[in-house]
Amino acid sequence: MVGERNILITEVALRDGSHAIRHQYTVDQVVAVAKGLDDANVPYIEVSHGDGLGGSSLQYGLSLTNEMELIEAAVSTVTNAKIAVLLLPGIGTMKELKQAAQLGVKMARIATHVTEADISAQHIAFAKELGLETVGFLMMAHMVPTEKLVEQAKLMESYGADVVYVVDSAGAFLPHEVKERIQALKNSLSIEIGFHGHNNLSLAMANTLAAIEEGATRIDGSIRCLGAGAGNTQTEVLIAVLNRLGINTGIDLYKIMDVAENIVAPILEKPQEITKDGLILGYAGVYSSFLLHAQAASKKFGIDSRDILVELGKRKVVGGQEDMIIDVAAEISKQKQTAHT
Ligand SMILES: CC[C@H](O)CC(=O)C(=O)O
Ligand SMILES: [Mn+2]
Repeated sequence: MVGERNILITEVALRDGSHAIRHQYTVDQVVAVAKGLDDANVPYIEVSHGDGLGGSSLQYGLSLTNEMELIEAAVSTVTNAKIAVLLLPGIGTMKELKQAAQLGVKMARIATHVTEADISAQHIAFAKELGLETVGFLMMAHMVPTEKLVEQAKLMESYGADVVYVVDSAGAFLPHEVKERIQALKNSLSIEIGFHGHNNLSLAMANTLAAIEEGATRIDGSIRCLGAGAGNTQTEVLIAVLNRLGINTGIDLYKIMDVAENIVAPILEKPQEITKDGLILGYAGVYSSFLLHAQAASKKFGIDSRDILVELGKRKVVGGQEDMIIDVAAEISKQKQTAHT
């Protein structure tokens, strides 16, 4: 590594990217990606089911491989990188967090809906007790005004979080909105601030740069964009852009480009792109991980997935309400049938 890192990147293709491949990672794939990222000097690599520890279920999608096997494989592959896990209280449990720590995980990211930071208190405290670097991850941050976000971030700080992230789960933020939020958090908190973007409105890079400009020092990226919805801020592109800006991530650009091209691209079922559904997620402010479920429901009920996603946006559904997707699809289908009789 050359010099001090200005920004610490957490690579999420082996966690958020799991949504995009319906949680079908194999041990060999995880080993190959983790090795490539470690060689490129990526500091943090997140490995878990897309919905975090314990996410493998009928509701969220069954994993092909037990996530503990994937975590163990990643930990034993890397030499310098730290392996991180995501945990949503209520989906994952302290037991799984402890198991992950025993396997050698070094960072825990405790994720809650942006208005529910209070449910993270015990999990943040427990992660700290386990000796883990601990991140509070405020999802669907676009749904609340800045003051509310600051209030919730302060709660996470008071529970002991080392970092708090603004998470644009729906890829709905515009750059000036990100700026306002990061600026307010910088003024109110003493811990580091992070940003996790989604590309549904093609703004993940712009939003990430806006966050960095306002002082965010922890940034998520996903190689080849691999993530829920239209995916995340593309790591290898971000490294190139930050190099041009003279911001040091410590990551080797050519090596990470090669991982993207030679290791991650062949894993993709199809290239990560902004489809009409991805675009609607950002436009309507719906959780990015709802995309594949909405597409499945659209096929099952023979209706347009955009109708489902727009209705979910109107109802302000949040993570954990995946069962609403089927309910909404069934309702729309019934309304359509009634209209035709
Ligand atoms: C369901 C967990 C979710 O995918 C976490 C995340 O990355 C986000 O909210 O963007
Ligand atoms: Mn995400």
